[in-house]
Amino acid sequence: MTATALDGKATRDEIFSDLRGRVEALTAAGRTPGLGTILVGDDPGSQAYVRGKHADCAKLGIASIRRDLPADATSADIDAAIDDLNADPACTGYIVQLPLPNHVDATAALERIDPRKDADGLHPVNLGRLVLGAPAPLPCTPRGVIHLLRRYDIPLDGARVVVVGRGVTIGRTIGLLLTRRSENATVTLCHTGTRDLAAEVSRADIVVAAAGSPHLITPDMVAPGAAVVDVGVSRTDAGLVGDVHPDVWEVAGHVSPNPGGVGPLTRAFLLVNVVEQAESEVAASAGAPV
Ligand SMILES: Nc1nc2c(c(=O)[nH]1)N[C@@H](CN(C=O)c1ccc(C(=O)N[C@@H](CCC(=O)O)C(=O)O)cc1)CN2
Repeated sequence: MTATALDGKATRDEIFSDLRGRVEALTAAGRTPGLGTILVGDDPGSQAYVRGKHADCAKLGIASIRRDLPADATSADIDAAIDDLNADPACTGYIVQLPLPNHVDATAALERIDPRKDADGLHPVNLGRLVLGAPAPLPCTPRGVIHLLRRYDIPLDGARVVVVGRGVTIGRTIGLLLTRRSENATVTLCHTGTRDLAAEVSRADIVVAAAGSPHLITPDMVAPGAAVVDVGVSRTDAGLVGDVHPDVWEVAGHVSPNPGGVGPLTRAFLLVNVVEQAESEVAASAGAPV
């Protein structure tokens, strides 16, 4: 058996063709959406991700605002860039590219973002709103994973989902989304303290691997026919390596390739969040309920 690929690029293209018309409508209404990024340092991965986000903006007619700071930028420098984007009317929403250098308090940086401009959905106010079930921008990678599973008709209602990894951009947040009534999945969050990872993963209908540990998920762990979403990325001498061993394709029913699976959707949903924010501002200024 060879698994069906969960094709993130084709799914991204569908999302972009929908966004194109929405951006045109916003521009016609005098409200061109704008994405801002704050990048600190010269990590090649982060630089490539930020470049990709601005290339996407150019394709869709979304305005781009970049603030690139050196690796030795102080917290005060980063605060100034955040304050600048909070005040910039051309910037609908923005992100602080993670990870930040070790000398910077990433939580303090995320807390300083105006929650109305939090395109990543990672501000504590927005995470709190998500817990409460109130409208909020949703974190991009979890949103992309759920969209991808739905596009391939993988049932979520009642599904046993095992998430591996507890990072803020996916592991900690995807459970909040998957356990909403609209998704109704049962989620187990595994991490380096999990006693028997193989036993947990083998019970899953859906595995979301987001540990950043090359080939952590091996075929013996995966139930035949399960859907396996490979989110983790490690840069090795052999190039980019995901969390899922290639032999998993022989056991699973669906697998997201890596690259070409979730990554393109992380980028796409960032722009969806920005466009949704611009649309809700237009609706609010027209007096409609948002
Ligand atoms: N503020 C944030 N920082 C980070 C996030 C995030 O969502 N918000 N996520 C990751 C990095 N990331 C976006 O920022 C990201 C990762 C991967 C991709 C992507 O398209 N990957 C491609 C392969 C790209 C390559 O060849 O290098 C793929 O999977 O096909 C986009 C965005 C951490 N930081």
